[in-house]
Amino acid sequence: MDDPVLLTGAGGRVGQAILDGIGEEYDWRLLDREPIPAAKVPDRVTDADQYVADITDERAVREAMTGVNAVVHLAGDPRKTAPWESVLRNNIDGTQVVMRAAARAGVDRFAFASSNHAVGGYETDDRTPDLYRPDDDYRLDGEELPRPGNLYGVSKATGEFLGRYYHDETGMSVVCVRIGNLTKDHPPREYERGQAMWLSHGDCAHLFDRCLRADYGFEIVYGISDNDRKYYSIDRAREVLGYDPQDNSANYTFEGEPIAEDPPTDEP
Ligand SMILES: NC(=O)C1=CN([C@@H]2O[C@H](COP(=O)(O)OP(=O)(O)OC[C@H]3O[C@@H](n4cnc5c(N)ncnc54)[C@H](O)[C@@H]3O)[C@@H](O)[C@H]2O)C=CC1
Ligand SMILES: O=C1O[C@H](COP(=O)(O)O)[C@@H](O)[C@H](O)[C@H]1O
Repeated sequence: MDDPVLLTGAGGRVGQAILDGIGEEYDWRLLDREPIPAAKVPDRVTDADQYVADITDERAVREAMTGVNAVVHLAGDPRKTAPWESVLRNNIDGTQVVMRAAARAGVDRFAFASSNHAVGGYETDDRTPDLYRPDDDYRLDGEELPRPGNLYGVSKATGEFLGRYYHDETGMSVVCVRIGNLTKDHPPREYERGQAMWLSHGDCAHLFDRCLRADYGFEIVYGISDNDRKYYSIDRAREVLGYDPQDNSANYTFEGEPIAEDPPTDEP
């Protein structure tokens, strides 16, 4: 892809997982309100392609958006305990600024980092903890209404509605990825819920790569690895985006250690 891809929140955990995996495959334009240390910036990204700006700064976002063909929008407050003032500013207002600028600039594809917390309210007392276990067949598939479990989740559901609106108004392709629990090198340790929604770094980079290449209109998909434990379906991500995850929390112990594969044997 030749046209630049704007990555907001590039210095954070998800941004770094994406750049570690596909940092050499796109002409990135990186935006974060904090300067990104040089070691975290792909070699081919020049200083001119790095923007230190707040996403609520309309002028700065418009400037960063010039000539951009696709956006991966991650910047925001990721805390599930974040107060309303913060999610209102960083997650709702900021997302509206970025989406509007993208729509006005004629961006083709827009991937929005939504969250499992947009649907946390489905984890009711009568469903949990069975929901987190491999033999439970309850699935959310992205067709259900949002049911946030906290104000952070409300802000992510609102970002999805903004995506729906800008898609309908302008035709910009928008995919909202309800990211599970991104953890590097191993699933979250001793945490059933986290292991059911683990997203490995490799699968994260691959998923956003597919968001930048696939053809879609408006989509809500779940961003988790191919875990045996799961209550989010990844069928839609597979069908529409061509997502083909390689990791599974079942390949690790509950404590997060890799389970050794049986060595090959000549015995019949
Ligand atoms: N890490 C995870 O497992 C999950 C993350 N997400 C979402 O993915 C996105 C990225 O999350 P993480 O990388 O984990 O968070 P992070 O806190 O590591 O990274 C967020 C980045 O955005 C920047 N940022 C925050 N507010 C900004 C603003 N107003 N203007 C410009 N830059 C701003 C921060 O400086 C930071 O570098 C967030 O929107 C979060 O809600 C969703 C579900 C799970
Ligand atoms: O949206 C997010 O979700 C993940 C997983 O949630 P948790 O309740 O299992 O911790 C969280 O780690 C991340 O910080 C947040 O942005």
